[in-house]
Amino acid sequence: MYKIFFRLVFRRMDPEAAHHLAFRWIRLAARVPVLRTFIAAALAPRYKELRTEAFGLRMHGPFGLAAGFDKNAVAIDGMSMLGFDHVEIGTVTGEAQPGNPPKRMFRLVADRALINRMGFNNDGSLTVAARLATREAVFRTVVGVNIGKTKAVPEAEAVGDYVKSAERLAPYADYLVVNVSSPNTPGLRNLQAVDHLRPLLTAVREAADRVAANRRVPLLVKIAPDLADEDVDAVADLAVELGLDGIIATNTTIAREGLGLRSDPALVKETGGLSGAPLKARSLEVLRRLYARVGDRITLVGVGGVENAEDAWQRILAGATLVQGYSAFIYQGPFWGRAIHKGLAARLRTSPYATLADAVGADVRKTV
Ligand SMILES: Cc1cc2nc3c(=O)[nH]c(=O)nc-3n(C[C@H](O)[C@H](O)[C@H](O)COP(=O)(O)O)c2cc1C
Repeated sequence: MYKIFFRLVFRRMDPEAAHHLAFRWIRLAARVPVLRTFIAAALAPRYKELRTEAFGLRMHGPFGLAAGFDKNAVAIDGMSMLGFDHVEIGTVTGEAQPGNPPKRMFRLVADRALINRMGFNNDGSLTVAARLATREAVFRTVVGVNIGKTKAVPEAEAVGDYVKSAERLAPYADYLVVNVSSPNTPGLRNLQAVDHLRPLLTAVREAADRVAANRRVPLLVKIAPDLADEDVDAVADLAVELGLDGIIATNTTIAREGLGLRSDPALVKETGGLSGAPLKARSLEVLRRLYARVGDRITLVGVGGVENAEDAWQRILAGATLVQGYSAFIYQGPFWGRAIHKGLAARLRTSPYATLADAVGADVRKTV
């Protein structure tokens, strides 16, 4: 049904306008108690066997919403109502900023993909922190806070900008993510080089410890699929060295591989990060590589091209404790979360593994 609706309504609209409309509906529905209870019961069923623990946090299941959808933390309950077991808000930057001028989001429908160059449009760390501080949560959802650099801040002062966000947001974050992998802020991805990443992660860790006094906020880093394999290894080694809690693999790609011939070449040429189905193979490959390197010492989060329960299961076997998605939600709509959970529970039941945790990394352990 959603597919027909998508074809008749959303597909004819500008992608960002369609996003805002859908987002408004989700927020409205989440505000009406009877409606949200009904929707959550239908779309967010709980499966005992999918209960998950990651970096000390308990969740109903492993599947969550990737960063970028709810940049300003305005729809956490709405997304939880649709079956996402954790919601990563952001990217939030030190200062509020408008992002790149529209048009900045493009659909490659034939490839089940998106290209975006949003450029971290967000309300800024002060406003988002105030919003989180006064939020009255309806559903018990794990909330990750993803932080990035304000565009106007020079690269040399990046650490200070991240620290500002961490100080303001860590008290309200179940986990904190340092995003150094979006392709739409000039120079940002240079921060993935270990020489830059070490002082950045150390400073953010210290900031989080300063402000969240009685609690150690789990700290993760989100990396790009375009890193060379050796650089993936270097980040993995650094994460172990610094005692990081997790790595999220991956963000969008600047490559244009994996696309069929049916998408409009003019759209394919748009500048920005490509997400969705064409990203699947490389994201999975990076995840496997990370797991082979860090094993169970660091929690891995698999994201990029996850479209169905089988994809999510493959991420788990490749080493992911948590799985996230974004682009397929646009194409598959509100029943997507439910389908993933149902399929994952079925997959686990017919697998040789007693628990989901036993399945994490099983494919990689077999080959090393
Ligand atoms: C429109 C759009 C905006 C995004 N914004 C962010 C962001 O602000 N921060 C971030 O870390 N990732 C962002 N992402 C990347 C996603 O979180 C995810 O890593 C990527 O899209 C791959 O997953 P997918 O193939 O399931 O979409 C964005 C993705 C899209 C499509």
